[in-house]
Amino acid sequence: MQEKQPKPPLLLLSSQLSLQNRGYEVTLNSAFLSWKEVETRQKRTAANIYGPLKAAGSHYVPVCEIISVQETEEDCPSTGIGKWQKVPQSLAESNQYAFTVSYVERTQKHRWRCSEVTLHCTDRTLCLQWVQAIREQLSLLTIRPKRLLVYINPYGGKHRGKRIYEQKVAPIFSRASISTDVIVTERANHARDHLKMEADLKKYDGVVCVGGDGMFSEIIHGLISRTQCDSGVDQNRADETLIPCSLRIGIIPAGSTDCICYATVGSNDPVTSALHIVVGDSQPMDVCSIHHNNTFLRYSVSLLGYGFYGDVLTDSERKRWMGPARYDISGVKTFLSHRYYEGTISFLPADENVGTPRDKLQCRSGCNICRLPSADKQVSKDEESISDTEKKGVWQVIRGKFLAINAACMSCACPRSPKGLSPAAHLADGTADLILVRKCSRFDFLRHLLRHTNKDDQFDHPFVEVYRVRQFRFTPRYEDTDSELELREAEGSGRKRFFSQICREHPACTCSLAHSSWNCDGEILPHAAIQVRVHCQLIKLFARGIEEQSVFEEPYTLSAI
Ligand SMILES: Nc1ncnc2c1ncn2[C@@H]1O[C@H](COP(=O)(O)OP(=O)(O)OP(=O)(O)O)[C@@H](O)[C@H]1O
Ligand SMILES: CCCCCCCCCCCCC/C=C/[C@@H](O)[C@H](CO)NC(C)=O
Ligand SMILES: [Ca+2]
Repeated sequence: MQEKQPKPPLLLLSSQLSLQNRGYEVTLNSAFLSWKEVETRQKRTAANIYGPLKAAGSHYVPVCEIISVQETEEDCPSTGIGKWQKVPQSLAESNQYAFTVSYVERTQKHRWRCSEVTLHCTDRTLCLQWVQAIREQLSLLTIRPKRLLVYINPYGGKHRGKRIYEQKVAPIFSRASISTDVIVTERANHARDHLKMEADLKKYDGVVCVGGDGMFSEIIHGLISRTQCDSGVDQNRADETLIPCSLRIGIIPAGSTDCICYATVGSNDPVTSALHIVVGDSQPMDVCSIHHNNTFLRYSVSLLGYGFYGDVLTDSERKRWMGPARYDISGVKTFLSHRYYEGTISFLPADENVGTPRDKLQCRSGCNICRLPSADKQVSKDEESISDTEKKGVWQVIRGKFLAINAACMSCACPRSPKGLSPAAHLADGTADLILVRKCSRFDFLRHLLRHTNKDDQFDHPFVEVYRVRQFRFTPRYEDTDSELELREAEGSGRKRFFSQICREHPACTCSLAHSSWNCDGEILPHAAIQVRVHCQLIKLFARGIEEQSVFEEPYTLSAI
């Protein structure tokens, strides 16, 4: 059978316009806007005098990466961003009509910038024809959001959320004609509660949070709970199939770690994130639900860490005033304390078709593993939707003394750990990577931790095991008493605990406290015994996953067009 050829893009408009006093052949088709310089007769050399007009300096912008188009008035600011347009004198006379196209330009380290080109026309009708033709193409891009609900945490990271939004993001949204309702939060959980109980979600095409991982966590808790509540699904049932959220979520990074933004976009740059929202990207993401005795506790999308990362977080919460540096101070302190915890981990391994945590291949934009039909990935109480291997799935059990138990639903890449805690984990494959670091010497543990920050394989140690799982449970060796739980809860809210109080309750605990807390996406979860299940693609982000480097390096070539 003959393969179906893709339809060539439809030519919509083509004119000779001028740009910086030079003639350009400008073309708009259904896929690209392009402009290429046309050599003038004066510039021709004797060698090519009878040849065709040669095109040089070609530029191609995919229509889906155009942000806006505006008629440019002379001696007026060309855009809402405050740059003044200089029109050369000769052009001002012959080409006084112009329009400006703003579009996405890729720079290094996965950052996007808003670039613009101003093209001059000899008559106004032609100028308006161009503006209209480009706007018509943009209006066909129905995946772009038109109305957004924005929550700003003024206290995240270095307390710059409000300024970042006003100075870097709002001008881009307004240029792209996106209207917004902005709420500056007044307390922790303000955004979560508003989304869960008050917000009129039908009015919006997406929700945006300005802040860090903690703020993102508030947004997903609000949205997921609201979606389940509206559909009559009980979150307290650990075996319940959850309903995916329909609204996409945008993250404007303004936190301390910004791990979710970094791992889904490739950078923690507010302008890049704003542009991914404007072009209407969509990246599905897995979410873990965490239960304790059939009571719902929390959701997690990045790191769920017991032991080392739980203790780092508990200590760092008392140092919030230090800003992002708190994690480094608490990291060193926790490392020196070298506490280990005893318990049992049981887990349900994932099928082999989703790869393994030791794969060299990483989850990137358009990832094939994340695109596998979701019926193969989803664990559901409904037998029919469970794949054959899954039906045969056998729970495995591991007992021991652990310095750290980490579950990463995605790579957890962040500026501190550019490849992440589990570099081969996938954003949307319905699995998490379970990393067990057994008790070892301080020196060995340091070697393992340092590998989070470089290219070496952090799993290549005899005291580290890693499994790709769909569900897991952890039971600490010593039962959690209500009073100890209360103490850890108090710690989570910033009150100090007394070492002696804990150890009196645990005579068997000779060298350290019996329990750690879970670090759940940067929030403290005081319960030690938990049940975790990955829900495949429960939420969607305004992102596209990390683009392959080649997209940045190679400009669009003619063959691609
Ligand atoms: N107005 C507010 N006052 C106090 N706390 C708030 C407010 N709004 C949100 N929060 C809480 O602040 C906490 C931290 O916020 P955020 O995640 O934005 O920054 P961060 O902790 O510095 O960064 P990261 O989570 O990336 O490490 C969140 O748990 C959130 O619930
Ligand atoms: C003594 C040397 C210690 C070096 C350790 C460096 C490793 C850094 C790896 C950080 C990975 C963080 C994963 C992301 C977790 C987020 O969910 C959370 C909330 O923002 N952040 C933290 C730090 O818990
Ligand atoms: Ca995953």
